[in-house]
Amino acid sequence: GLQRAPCRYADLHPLWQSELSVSGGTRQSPINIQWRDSVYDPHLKPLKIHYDPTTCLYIWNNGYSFQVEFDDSADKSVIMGGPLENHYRLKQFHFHWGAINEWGSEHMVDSKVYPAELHLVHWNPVTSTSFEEAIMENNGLVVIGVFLKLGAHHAGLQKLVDALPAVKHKDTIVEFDVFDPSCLMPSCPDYWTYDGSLTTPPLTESVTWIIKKTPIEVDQNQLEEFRMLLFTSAGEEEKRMVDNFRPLQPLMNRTVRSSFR
Ligand SMILES: NS(=O)(=O)c1ccc(C(=O)N2CCCN(Cc3ccccc3)CC2)cc1
Ligand SMILES: [Zn+2]
Repeated sequence: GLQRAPCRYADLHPLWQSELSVSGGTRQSPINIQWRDSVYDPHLKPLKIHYDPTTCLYIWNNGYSFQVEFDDSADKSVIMGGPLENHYRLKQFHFHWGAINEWGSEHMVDSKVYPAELHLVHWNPVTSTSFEEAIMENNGLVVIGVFLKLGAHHAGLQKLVDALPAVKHKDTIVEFDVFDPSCLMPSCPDYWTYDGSLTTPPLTESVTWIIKKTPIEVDQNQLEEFRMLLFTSAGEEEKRMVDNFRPLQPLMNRTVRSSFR
């Protein structure tokens, strides 16, 4: 199949000049999920998701993705169940994508790459007092990964896409009042889960990953709108925001569990 895009962080984005991998990291992300090596765990519960659309605050371009931030001052938008011992609060969601449809996702399934990947980022309010603190905690974070594939127009995503021209440049922000990210979830409950890390600096090994098996479908125009964003601030030489994914990391001594046979 197609070779994966060369990792272009180094020449595209200062954040990645170092592409520092946590020295001696043993649980880095993303990984290639080999379906046959994953182990069905009958003790995994269904994931329970309760997002309150009014906790949605704003969208902004942070210079490596566009991100939708949520009010995480109370247990209003939470997930629980699945592999989790308690509830986690939604803090933000963002995407990773490629310059063309042949690559873009961070995780892979049996070496299959998707054109984009959604990350819904949650933190543990039981063991941490803030998101920033949870980033440094072992299993302080839970990130749900959802693959995007080219297909039908996604009506729920379109509300987000319509706001992107307002956050074209790095460090621009636009109010985004009511949005329910549940509309971006596939209806299929199946997922894989493994212990990993942030895929951007500080790359801390604090993430329980939950990767949904079934992708959601978005259309070509919607993907192309992602690719109109810029890594660069207004007034700088324009650099299109594309290929903002981290290269695959070694599985090392980890087992990926599946919630399905
Ligand atoms: N792709 S992901 O693994 O799902 C993911 C999840 C959460 C975050 C995230 O919100 N933060 C905290 C704040 C911002 N920092 C910026 C920064 C911090 C230190 C040195 C360089 C850059 C990034 C990490 C990033 C990526
Ligand atoms: Zn991410």
